[in-house]
Amino acid sequence: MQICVIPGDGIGPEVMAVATAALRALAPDLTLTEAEAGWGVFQRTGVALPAETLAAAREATAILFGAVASPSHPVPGYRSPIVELRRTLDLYANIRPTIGPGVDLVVVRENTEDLYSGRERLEDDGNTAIAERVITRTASARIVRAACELARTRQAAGHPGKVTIVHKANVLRVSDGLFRTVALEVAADFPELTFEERLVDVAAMQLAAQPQRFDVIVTTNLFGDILSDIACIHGGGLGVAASSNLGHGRALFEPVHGAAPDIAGRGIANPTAALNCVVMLLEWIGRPHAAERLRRAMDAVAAAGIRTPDAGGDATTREVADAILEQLTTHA
Ligand SMILES: NC(=O)C1=CN([C@@H]2O[C@H](COP(=O)(O)OP(=O)(O)OC[C@H]3O[C@@H](n4cnc5c(N)ncnc54)[C@H](O)[C@@H]3O)[C@@H](O)[C@H]2O)C=CC1
Ligand SMILES: O=C(O)CCCC(=O)C(=O)O
Repeated sequence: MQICVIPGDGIGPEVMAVATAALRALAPDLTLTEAEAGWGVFQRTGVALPAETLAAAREATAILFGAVASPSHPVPGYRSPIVELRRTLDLYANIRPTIGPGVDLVVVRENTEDLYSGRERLEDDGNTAIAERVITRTASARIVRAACELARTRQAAGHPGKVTIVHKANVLRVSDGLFRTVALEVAADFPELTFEERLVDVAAMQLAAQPQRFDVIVTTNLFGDILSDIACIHGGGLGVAASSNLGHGRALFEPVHGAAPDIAGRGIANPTAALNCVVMLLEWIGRPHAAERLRRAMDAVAAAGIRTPDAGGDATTREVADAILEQLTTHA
């Protein structure tokens, strides 16, 4: 089985080095191939997502993605490679779980459209910027269905079976109006679940203040991007949060965090989010025992106080990685 590893920029390669070492230790039979994407390769070659990378991603059963450092200003020819990968491979369901004290929730984020469709332009001699927000019935229905199926699976494991549909249909009456209508239609197919609606602003407030109210949240792309960063506060922060991007028998696993230019190159990035991606990947390829071994190793190392600064410790990425790898070799 082939796994495509895309380290990317900034701390991406730092945390992916730890993730691949753990994956090699836990599943030595897997074939890991490495591919480039991001700002670094764009600066060298003028292409942010090279054709070879896309081909390697297509060939692989699963993809591990680090992070890329996309600029915050328009650069001709540059498009975010992660947004491109999600769309091109039709990885339509972005699953972002948070587990913390009293909190166990999942943000299910639509991953292929909304304001991430790349339809932006300048008009009026550059004085008016327009971004098109695309919401389709098909994409809305499949993401809500994915959220409901997840809520049902979680319900069987003792969770409340509650889906919160988050939108802003009171203002975005046409686009989020369609998302809401379709969501309520799909909800009717899941009588065993309970549903509630929240406008995104109040959802953000409640997610910050009362995260234990939520089980599964389903929403559009940009809202999901923002809400999942809020949610991850309750699970140890960006250094910990991992996500899966699922679609059509293929999956891409990535930390929720970005390239973290403020700490890149200092050797203090928290590899936990990347390692949680490995846990998710192992579970997804049907190796729960290996996933559990990694989870236990990470818990033991954190409990021993070997943590990076963002998690309240003073260890380096390398020290955390070495301690986890040692746990893996001593506890089969
Ligand atoms: N999926 C991706 O590839 C993503 C890429 N980005 C890109 O990353 C760049 C930086 O974006 P930011 O807004 O700064 O978000 P960021 O997630 O890279 O960093 C936000 C803050 O969290 C900290 N942080 C993040 N991950 C950490 C880790 N593993 N260990 C310790 N501290 C960590 C950073 O040091 C920073 O203070 C931008 O170019 C952005 O476009 C941002 C989010 C996702
Ligand atoms: O920086 C980039 O290229 C994309 C960052 C987008 C993002 O945060 C997400 O969609 O999860």
